[in-house]
Amino acid sequence: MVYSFKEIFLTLQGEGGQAGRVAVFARFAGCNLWSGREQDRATAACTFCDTDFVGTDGEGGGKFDTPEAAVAALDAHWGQIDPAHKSVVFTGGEPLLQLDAPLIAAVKSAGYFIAVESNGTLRAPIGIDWLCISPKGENRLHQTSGQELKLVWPQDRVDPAEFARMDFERFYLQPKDPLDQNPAMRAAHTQAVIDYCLAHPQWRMSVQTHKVVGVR
Ligand SMILES: C[S@@+](CC[C@H](N)C(=O)[O-])C[C@H]1O[C@@H](n2cnc3c(N)ncnc32)[C@H](O)[C@@H]1O
Ligand SMILES: Nc1nc2[nH]cc(C(=O)O)c2c(=O)[nH]1
Ligand code: SF4
Ligand SMILES: [Mg+2]
Repeated sequence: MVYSFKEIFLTLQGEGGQAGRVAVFARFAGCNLWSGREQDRATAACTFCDTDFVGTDGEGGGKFDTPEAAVAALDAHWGQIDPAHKSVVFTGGEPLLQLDAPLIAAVKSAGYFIAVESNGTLRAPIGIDWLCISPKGENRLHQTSGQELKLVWPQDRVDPAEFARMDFERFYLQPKDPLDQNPAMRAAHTQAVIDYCLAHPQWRMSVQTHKVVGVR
């Protein structure tokens, strides 16, 4: 397997139950719900993506022929910080198109806590320490267990109650960041999440804190 990464960078996890934690972010290229081209967005299976995951030309991106080569790239970004806290977030694009058992084994033996951000349409391999599933519209979930379910909200034709009995430790609603950055729309989405969480205490609010404070 050749692993294709759009970008690799060190930052603080901005979202969900691990927010605030330092991690190497490894963003795989490609997704099964959108080509990543703006001209395809309106007809895609996922229409509100805030991320460029096309190609391998981002900072730290590239193609890695072996799990060991990919781990070396992660280690280069972790650098000299305390190896006892090594942590990686595999995201994308859709990481479960490429994240396989050999890569998980190599990353684990290098000492990493492994987190994954996935749309849930593909089954996850075993060995992930923190699996975040973020359902997209009416696309059927094939992965219905993990550490957190993080639903971007509001979404057309999606009711959080559909997910509330699945096998996750935490349930989050995250305000949908409007693509046009419209402040009134952003405020409305944020208020919708607040209102839902106030009335449904199983659900917690996830704010994209990296966007608030201006880190990647
Ligand atoms: C870019 S996705 C990549 C991982 C995977 N494909 C997925 O969708 O979960 C990373 C996270 O950003 C969230 N996200 C994407 N676009 C967003 C937006 N406009 N507002 C808020 N969250 C968004 C996704 O739901 C997911 O939790
Ligand atoms: N800081 C930071 N936290 C994140 N959590 C999930 C992200 C993603 O794009 O998957 C993300 C991201 O892009 N940056
Ligand atoms: S599934 Fe994830 S990466 Fe793919 S288009 Fe949607 S938000 Fe973006
Ligand atoms: Mg992001």
